[in-house]
Amino acid sequence: SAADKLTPGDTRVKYETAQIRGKTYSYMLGEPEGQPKDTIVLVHGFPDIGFGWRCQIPYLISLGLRVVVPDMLGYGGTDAPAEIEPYSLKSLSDDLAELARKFVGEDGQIILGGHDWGGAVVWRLPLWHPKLIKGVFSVCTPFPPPRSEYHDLKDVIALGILTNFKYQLQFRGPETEANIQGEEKLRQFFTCMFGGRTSDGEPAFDVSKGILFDKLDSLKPSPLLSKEELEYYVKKYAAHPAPELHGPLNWYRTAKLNFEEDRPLAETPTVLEMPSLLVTAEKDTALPPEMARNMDKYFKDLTKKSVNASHWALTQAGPQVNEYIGEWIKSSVW
Ligand SMILES: O=C(NCCCc1ccccc1)N[C@H]1CC[C@H](OCc2c(F)cccc2F)CC1
Repeated sequence: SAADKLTPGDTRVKYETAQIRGKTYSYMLGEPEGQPKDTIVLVHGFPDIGFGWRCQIPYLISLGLRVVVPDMLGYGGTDAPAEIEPYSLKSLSDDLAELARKFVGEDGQIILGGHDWGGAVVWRLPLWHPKLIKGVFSVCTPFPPPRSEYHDLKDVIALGILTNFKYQLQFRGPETEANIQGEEKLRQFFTCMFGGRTSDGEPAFDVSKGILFDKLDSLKPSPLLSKEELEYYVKKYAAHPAPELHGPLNWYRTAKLNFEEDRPLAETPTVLEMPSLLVTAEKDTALPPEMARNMDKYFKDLTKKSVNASHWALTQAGPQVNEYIGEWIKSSVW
């Protein structure tokens, strides 16, 4: 049932690794009874791991899908190169295309889903590998149209635009990975990012400020993570050498690279032909639903839904998210 979710180390999925374009990727593999109807690849965001899709995996297997859920570059059991280039949206798309083809072959297709930064990846991958994608969906993240001019985020925010992205100026800088090292700080970091508050109800993360590091050691547990789930996240991140967040935060250092790689895409009108689904989260402070208001012109077949949840909609509104994905697969993809 949709309310069913994977537990840490759950034996309903296999834990595999693959060599992908010179990097070791670790992924969960869920196989349905009998011949899979399709293969679906799920792409997590920041700060997450494949386990972030725990509420969706059992449900998608029950639809007869083979489910492939990688720890993305920099995360969990996957390599975390120190340089920035491997984290560009095009490089990540090429990694995922190679991983997908291990299951569906050179001429096969996958259904592709992403959340958060994974949503930014899934909106670019079909532009680089259109034949591979049978259907694509994103939870929270709208389609970022390729731009023909580069504007640094700092300048955009100084104009009072995209102030909901201001935390990214902190994340792309040195202080976050410098301040969050070791298991105890990682524990406080996840509690903070997953909505934990101090005893007087104050959050320690605000999209228009960033992480308030001095509040981290006075947070109460986040209602969104059980103790076991929190410890699983901590152990997965602690497996990387300090600074454990360097790889994950490199995703925030790729804006110029992504702009350069997007250039050829910006020269021609971009239209995604395959069935597409966007599920927005009404209380997502980083990615509010209105960011998707101009999206339709880039799609031939776009379905838009919304859930009453925070950024962590995959777990907070698991059954509703699953219903929208299932409905969309049955009506638009199949
Ligand atoms: O930073 C992210 N997640 C961490 C914060 C999670 C959180 C939010 C709220 C409360 C607690 C925790 N996500 C990124 C994902 C990629 C996005 O950039 C690409 C992009 C554009 F630049 C413009 C338009 C759409 C578009 F997708 C920028 C946000």
